[in-house]
Amino acid sequence: MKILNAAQTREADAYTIREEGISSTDLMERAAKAFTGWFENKFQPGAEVHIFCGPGNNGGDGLAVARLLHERKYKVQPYVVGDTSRASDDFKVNLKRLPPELPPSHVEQENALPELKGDVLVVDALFGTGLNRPVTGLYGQVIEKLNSSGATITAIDIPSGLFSDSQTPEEGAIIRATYTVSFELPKLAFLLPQHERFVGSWQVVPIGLSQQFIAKVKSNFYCTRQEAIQRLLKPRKKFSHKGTYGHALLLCGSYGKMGAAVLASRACLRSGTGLLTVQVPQAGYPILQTAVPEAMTLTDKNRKHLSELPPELEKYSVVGIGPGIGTERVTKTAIGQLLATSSRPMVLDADAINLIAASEKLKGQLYQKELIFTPHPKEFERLVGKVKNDYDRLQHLREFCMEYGCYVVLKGGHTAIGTPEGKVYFNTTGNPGLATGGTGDVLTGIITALVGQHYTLEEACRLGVFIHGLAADLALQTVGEIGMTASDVIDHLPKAFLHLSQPQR
Ligand SMILES: NC(=O)C1=CN([C@@H]2O[C@H](COP(=O)(O)OP(=O)(O)OC[C@H]3O[C@@H](n4cnc5c(N)ncnc54)[C@H](OP(=O)(O)O)[C@@H]3O)[C@@H](O)[C@H]2O)[C@@H](O)CC1
Ligand SMILES: Nc1ncnc2c1ncn2[C@@H]1O[C@H](COP(=O)(O)OP(=O)(O)O)[C@@H](O)[C@H]1O
Ligand SMILES: [K+]
Repeated sequence: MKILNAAQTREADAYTIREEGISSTDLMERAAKAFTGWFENKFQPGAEVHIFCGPGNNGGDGLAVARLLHERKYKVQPYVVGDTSRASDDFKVNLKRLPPELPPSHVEQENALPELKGDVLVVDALFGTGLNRPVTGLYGQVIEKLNSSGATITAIDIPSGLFSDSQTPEEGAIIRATYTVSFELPKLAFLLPQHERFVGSWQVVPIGLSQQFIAKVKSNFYCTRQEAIQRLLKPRKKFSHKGTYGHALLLCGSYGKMGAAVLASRACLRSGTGLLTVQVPQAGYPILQTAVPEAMTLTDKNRKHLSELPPELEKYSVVGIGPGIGTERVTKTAIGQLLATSSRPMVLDADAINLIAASEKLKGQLYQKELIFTPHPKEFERLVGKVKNDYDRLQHLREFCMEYGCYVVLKGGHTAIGTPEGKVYFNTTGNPGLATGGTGDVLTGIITALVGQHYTLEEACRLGVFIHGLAADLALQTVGEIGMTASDVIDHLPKAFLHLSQPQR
């Protein structure tokens, strides 16, 4: 699913109106109906709903929603905020359509606002994608008052005051919504952690914007949908054998962190690898052989840390390195040798990333290779330097991927996958149960297995991140978020692959 910026969203509205012969008022009615449908599923009729409308089409949506919710027996009070003498045409149409028994309150100064109790519902229709400067003055005061009321706020299209695709200036007031119901496509702002407290839980409802326009408009940002991932999944062939599905090599673990090697190995095996060899420091031999009998285990000459590469590196189809390896000098040397000698695709995680980040020499060895990095935000900052905010982080992500021609899986609540072309795919599965040690090691195992099975690097990243989150979502049903461990995620990988390979009802 493509993510459009504010200007493109306005163009999509205008194109739909022009090419599909629908009036802008009718498109607004569709939007209002879609919002109302969501609202009815969430809140019971009879509830007290205060709807705050600004001067543009977002306010127009609010007025149409007021009428529709009134018809559906909610106790509605619409408010028209500020000077609406230059209000948009569709705002005016919808103001006129309010029935006589639903007169709007005009709010021209802050003290005209009623004291709202915490148990009422608020609909925020002050500003949408037409916001063109930070919100201050009367609108800012109204936003602050609504935020401090304790009411449950549902934002139409986007929380008012939040810029949809760039950093909102400090001085601007922003609605802190519990729910945001947006039209047709998610906004970039929703996917960034810094906006969680404004956006709350978000949902997209379709309003029939032109798919033709959406298909041809250019964007660097995408949200991954399950249908797209299902198309990537390759069924196993009847006469295939273990050689068909790659021989993965994992270089993981150190004294005290052998669990990372076990987790990555088990996840790799649960993600369909044909064969798996794991090289661990000597101290890890009995652990690996006992915990993961399906894997072949090689031992390093060093007892506690990785210090060398296995022989015949080229016989492996992919190398995954990093989980639990530590940052010893001998390990850094081994990574240098790996980058210098292996022509195989590599998945680099955790301390492999930290070691590379700290060495200009190793960074110089990253060019013209098939590489996937899987950093969490701290590891990413070690690679690229301190970032100013979430938009700056995305810009660094794109630049790093384009510079080195590599893929970066920037992990988080909506993991962002950067590609060498400068595209970014946001993942949509997963839950906070994943915020626990070892789940990143699991992801490394999954992606390594997929690359070994000849998925392209881009496919392996997108499918791997999606299935990792899906396994956690399935685990949710039995273990919940708080009790979830990395092992639970591994245990639910088979179900997640099954779920993806079956047609959805
Ligand atoms: N037919 C369609 O297109 C559809 C559109 N839809 C809906 O329309 C929304 C977009 O509507 P929109 O483009 O009218 O912009 P909107 O966000 O309401 O605000 C613009 C107004 O605000 C003003 N203003 C801006 N910033 C300000 C500030 N900081 N402080 C104070 N004022 C400020 C600006 O005035 P000015 O810049 O002239 O001062 C102007 O009057 C979209 O999010 C969706 O909800 C859906 O119904 C689907 C069909
Ligand atoms: N709040 C969250 N919602 C969804 N996924 C999350 C959340 N927090 C963490 N994750 C996921 O959990 C994994 C954590 O990886 P990482 O930080 O490397 O853990 P570790 O190093 O302990 O294995 C990543 O895949 C990340 O996307
Ligand atoms: K809004």
